Amino acid sequence: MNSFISALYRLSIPVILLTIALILRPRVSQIGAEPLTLLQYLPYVLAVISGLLAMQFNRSRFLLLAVVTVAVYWLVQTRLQVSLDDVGAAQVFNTLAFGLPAIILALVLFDERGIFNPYGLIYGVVLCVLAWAAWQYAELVAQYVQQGSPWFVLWPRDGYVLSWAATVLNLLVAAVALVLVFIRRDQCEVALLGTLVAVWALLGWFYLPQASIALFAATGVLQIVALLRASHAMAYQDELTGLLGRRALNERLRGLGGRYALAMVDVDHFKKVNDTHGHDVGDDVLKLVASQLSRSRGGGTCFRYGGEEFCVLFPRRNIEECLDTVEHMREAVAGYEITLRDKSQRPRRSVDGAKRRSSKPRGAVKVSPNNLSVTVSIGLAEKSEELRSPEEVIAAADQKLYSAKKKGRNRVCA
Ligand SMILES: Nc1nc2c(ncn2[C@@H]2O[C@H](COP(=O)(O)OP(=O)(O)OP(=O)(O)O)[C@@H](O)[C@H]2O)c(=O)[nH]1
Repeated sequence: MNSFISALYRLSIPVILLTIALILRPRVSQIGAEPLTLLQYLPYVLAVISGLLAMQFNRSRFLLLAVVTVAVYWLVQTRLQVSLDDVGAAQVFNTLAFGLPAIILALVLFDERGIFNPYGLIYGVVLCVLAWAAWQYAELVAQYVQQGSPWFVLWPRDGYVLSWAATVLNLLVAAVALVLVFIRRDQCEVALLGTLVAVWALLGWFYLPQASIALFAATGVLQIVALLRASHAMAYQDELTGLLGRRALNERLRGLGGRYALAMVDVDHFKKVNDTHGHDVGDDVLKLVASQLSRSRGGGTCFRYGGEEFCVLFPRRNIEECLDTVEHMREAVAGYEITLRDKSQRPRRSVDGAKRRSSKPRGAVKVSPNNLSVTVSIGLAEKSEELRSPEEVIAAADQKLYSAKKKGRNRVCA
């Protein structure tokens, strides 16, 4: 899936969950005292589930987010059930108003490095320091309010409780998290953004009855869904290229009833790329090949088969119907140049880059001082009377790939 569309899809999950929470909120008050008491425990239960899953998958940011969510919910339930005219309640309110965005920003910026190592501890300590700083800052805020600063007063306008200063901070952190949702493929940014927006909404419209139960239940579900999606991605997606991996291919093939064609794609002389330019450049080349293969329109789904080998699956197609697409893929890879290190050599306009690429002769690995391009060999096979099982089709495509290599590489054999 295109990465922009997949980011929009990821974003749709918190939007749907928070909308449902806000729609269901008025009903929470109607459900009677006893069930309501039980329902108050729901956000705790969800946070415990999310924390346990995070530990199981060794995801420190998710675990810390679950702990922070529980702490915020507990504070709301135990310290903020009184008027904000109370000095103690106002300080807790402002601690949450400034502390939560600061903590979410830190979690957004942290790299995921697992839980059971020094980083897990350092991250935890950083969050504690931020919470303590927010508590101290809330005392300062009380002084600013006494001095009449319009930026820090609560109820800056009718119906909206959060001060403008806290609103701006929330807005900035939400903007950073939103940008990272589009840049990174991780699910955690979406959970962080959703939690930030939920607490922002809660504090902003603080006197809406039962908003905390509804919104915190929604963030609990959001965190669990994001964790499950992250673990699904770990199992099915190749981390380097973002393509689906071999396990996903095998499942897709088993589910295909009718005809299909399959292309095995292998980067030519890839060992030479690694040996000459290093493993990091080799990784960049694999990412580039993956993006060129998956960009091609023609009904194929691209998988990373392993190492420098990819597989493109064309459901409901035969070899003839996908030959042009596969040829296009080969040309797209061969026509693309990676610029190495010296960025001053990059063409200024994309038109110049395209011109430079189209004037380049075809062949295998080409290296100029600053540019590198690679080619791929492709073997094509289709399901038929003779090739019934997926294993047989893959073996036949592999055989054709071998022929393409033997015939000089940078070609398609079917
Ligand atoms: N950078 C990088 N290299 C990888 C990865 N996976 C496999 N490789 C390397 O890919 C190379 C594959 O080389 P070979 O199988 O000898 O084939 P080749 O050099 O591509 O030559 P031909 O296939 O005959 O054209 C090996 O050097 C592997 O170490 C990876 O994820 N990243």
